[in-house]
Amino acid sequence: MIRVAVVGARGRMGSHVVEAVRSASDMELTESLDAGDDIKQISKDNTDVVVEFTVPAVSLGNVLALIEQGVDVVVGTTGWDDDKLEQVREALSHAPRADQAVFIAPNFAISAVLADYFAAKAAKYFESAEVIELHHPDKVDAPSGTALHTARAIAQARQEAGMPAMPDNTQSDGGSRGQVVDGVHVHAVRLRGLNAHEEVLLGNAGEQLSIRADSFDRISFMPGVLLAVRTLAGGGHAGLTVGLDAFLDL
Ligand SMILES: NC(=O)c1ccc[n+]([C@@H]2O[C@H](COP(=O)([O-])OP(=O)(O)OC[C@H]3O[C@@H](n4cnc5c(N)ncnc54)[C@H](O)[C@@H]3O)[C@@H](O)[C@H]2O)c1
Ligand SMILES: O=C(O)C1=N[C@H](C(=O)O)CCC1
Repeated sequence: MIRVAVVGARGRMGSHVVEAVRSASDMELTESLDAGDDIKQISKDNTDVVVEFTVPAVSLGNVLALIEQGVDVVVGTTGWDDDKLEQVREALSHAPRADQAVFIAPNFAISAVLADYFAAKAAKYFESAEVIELHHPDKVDAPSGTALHTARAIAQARQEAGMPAMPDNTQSDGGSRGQVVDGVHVHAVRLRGLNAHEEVLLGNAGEQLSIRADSFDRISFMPGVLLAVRTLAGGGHAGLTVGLDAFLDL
């Protein structure tokens, strides 16, 4: 039985994870913590894997504290940059267990993971590429972690292919061209009625490829979360792993 704790348990995602763990025949829910709770209630004596869905401002601190507690961590909270990831790697290098694992994914839905993969594969064949992410208006961060991850993957593919900068003759931009992430324009839509959606537009003269992923319900993220919990519990993934594609045979 995999002993699972949830941090951010009262949140939109955390509450779904609590239900998913309770419904999993191979898992036992140990701790359900939220803001104000002492994260050190979680330890290797009562928990094997922690699932963390909180807010970008606190996730690094939670992960570092959990590493000290000797447990593996599956992280869904977004807002990660290279410096924060390096702090996690450094903490893992002197963690209580040599086989301790942290897994971070900007998106646990298979539709989004595949859209990301397809966009990276397509990128070198198109002169232009832009990313549009569309989410519920309760989301605190923009652009989404998924869109940042997709834009970076597109940029890396273009760089590896030796491609020039994308054509753009914009002379005056009041902000409508979105955020530029490694040379890729990213646009964020917030709209009541939406959940989580992403569209990648890739263009050449006379043609366009559109790659779209839609998460209509947060249930779409749960198979990926449970896959990550089971994968870490099975061992063999010591250190930091980023992206659910690492656990899929893409
Ligand atoms: N990776 C994915 O597939 C995926 C999917 C959906 C959301 N997300 C990300 O997950 C995060 C949470 O999203 P949400 O919609 O559940 O947000 P939410 O605001 O509904 O939930 C966040 C929860 O964290 C709690 N919290 C805040 N500070 C805390 C702390 N110090 N310790 C413990 N709990 C604390 C809040 O009280 C709240 O219950 C966001 O970063 C979002 O982008 C990722
Ligand atoms: O609802 C959210 O918030 C989501 N956050 C993630 C992101 O920022 O990419 C994943 C999609 C949903």
